[in-house]
Amino acid sequence: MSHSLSTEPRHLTGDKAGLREFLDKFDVFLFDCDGVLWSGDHCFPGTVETLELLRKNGKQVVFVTNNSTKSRADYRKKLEALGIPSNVEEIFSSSYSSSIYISRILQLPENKRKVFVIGETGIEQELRSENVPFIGGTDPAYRREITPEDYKLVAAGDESIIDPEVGVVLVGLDFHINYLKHALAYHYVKRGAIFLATNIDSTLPSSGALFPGAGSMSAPLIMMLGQEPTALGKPSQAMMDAIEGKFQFDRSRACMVGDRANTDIRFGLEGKLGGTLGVLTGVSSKDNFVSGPVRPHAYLDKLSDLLESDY
Ligand SMILES: O=C(O)[C@H](O)[C@H](O)COP(=O)(O)O
Ligand SMILES: [Mg+2]
Repeated sequence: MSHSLSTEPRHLTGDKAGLREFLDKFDVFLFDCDGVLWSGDHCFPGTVETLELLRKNGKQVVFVTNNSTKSRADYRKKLEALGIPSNVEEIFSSSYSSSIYISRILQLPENKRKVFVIGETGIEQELRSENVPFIGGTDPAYRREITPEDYKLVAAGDESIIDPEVGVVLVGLDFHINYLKHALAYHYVKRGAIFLATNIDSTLPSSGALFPGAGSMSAPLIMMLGQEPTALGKPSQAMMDAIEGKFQFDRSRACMVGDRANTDIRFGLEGKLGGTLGVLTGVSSKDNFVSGPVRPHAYLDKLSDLLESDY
């Protein structure tokens, strides 16, 4: 689906008048996290000052991350540790979006309410906060080699390894992915479980390089099953609707800031926000933003270039 804009995205770095004009257009800024505010645990220089500048000028700041390895509470702690005060209500993560979808949107039969999780503690914490039962995730029992006995038990659908109450498979970024988890997820979906993904980002930006992303965890299952999961992170509008529900903002006065064209910028464009702003410190390149199928209204070399506005 192409979202090419007829006008070329504006490069605002170094353009003081253009930066001030751009900032004047918006009351709300939705910030992607990985690749925009930080790379892994390295917070980009000027990030704290930039967010302070926006808040000082009365702008609402909302954090919207596809990284499902942390819960909203974890992100609040990470932001605070980096000198960025926030409250949980300003944070939307794909783990939260997925948990809300499962607990409030899906109408699961009473005996099929359990989730088989491929992912980390962020998903587990958000499922717990919605009282959604789950197995897998960070459970050490799944961090092991598959055994000859496992093959037989799985093939037979033995309840010692195939939990009959599993009605959903939820796949997020998992730093301990393995053959056993993929085999179990495959069999749960084949037995009728709903196939969900927190997000399908192919790569994770960290330390200035790219690593396997959440999408690389669900890719083997897509290959085996021949079907795509329903993904609850950006660009899905499930998160945008939740954010609008919380802040009741005027979408034409809101801007999405992101490093990835096919998630962040697409999320903003499809959400009909007034603006989208790309940054070149994460996944997408200048060429992606300027000539790709999904283009932002404007882009910066780095987020802290907004400080040049002297706003
Ligand atoms: O693989 C992933 O899950 C994503 O690359 C990553 O976590 C994206 O996070 P965001 O840039 O949306 O904060
Ligand atoms: Mg990002």
